[in-house]
Amino acid sequence: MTKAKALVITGNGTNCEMEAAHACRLGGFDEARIAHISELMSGEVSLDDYHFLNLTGGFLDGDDLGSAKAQANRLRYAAVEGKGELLVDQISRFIADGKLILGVCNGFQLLVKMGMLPALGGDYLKQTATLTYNANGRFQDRWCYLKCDPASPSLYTRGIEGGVYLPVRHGEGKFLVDDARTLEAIEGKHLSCLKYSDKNYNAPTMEFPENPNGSVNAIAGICDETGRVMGLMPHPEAFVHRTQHPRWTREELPEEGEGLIFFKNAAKYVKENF
Ligand SMILES: NC(=O)CC[C@H](N)C(=O)O
Repeated sequence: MTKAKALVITGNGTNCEMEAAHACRLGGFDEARIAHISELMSGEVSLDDYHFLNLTGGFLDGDDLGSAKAQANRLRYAAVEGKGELLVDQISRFIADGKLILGVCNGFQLLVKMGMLPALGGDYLKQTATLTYNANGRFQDRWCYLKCDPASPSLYTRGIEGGVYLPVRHGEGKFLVDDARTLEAIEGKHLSCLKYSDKNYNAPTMEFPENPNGSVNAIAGICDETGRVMGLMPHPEAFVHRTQHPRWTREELPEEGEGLIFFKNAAKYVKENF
């Protein structure tokens, strides 16, 4: 059987690469390699050798120009040394080959600003949405209830009943789209797989603090039409064990944290399809 291989990109200000790699291994990946972005640009590491690309959280380029904006340009226009191709060509090939990309927080901001999400009609290089300053203008560090759309094509959220409880920590998490048609398409195709909600996962909410940033339609995470590319502001890699839960000393909780399902689903998909 193929070895399931995950790649986690670091450098220029990411800060969740260790947790992401750990979550990949716990979720069932045989290998989780942390690579500096310069290793991709120099051609030392190639996306072609991996199945699952993790774009993690952090403060890429110090959030200058807006979170992940500088890295989005870097990834779109940087060449791979000696290979006669752009890094973005490797990324496009990665998607065309049926592989998986998960962007968390700063990684979600990066995917959206590159145009890789929502990628309506399969156009992965056209930006139609953004993530900007939280509605109340403050950095938010709190736990959120996320209602899951069972009709979403996202492979990462398969099997989630109701929703998941995960932490957010961001200053620029407010999801916005360029026009009403984009939002209509996102909702119509069930790409908005996770929404901030009340604690019983009854309904999406625009109320603070349940919705920490004022995202349009309470959107916390979206996927592309294939369900293989997904981004979300909350951090699934930060809740893979019960001791990471804020009330673990006072509540009876299962051993496994609720965020691990994202990585288990990814590993399962890779093992079944490669
Ligand atoms: N945790 C993160 O990845 C934060 C992303 C970004 N720096 C923000 O504050 O919005």
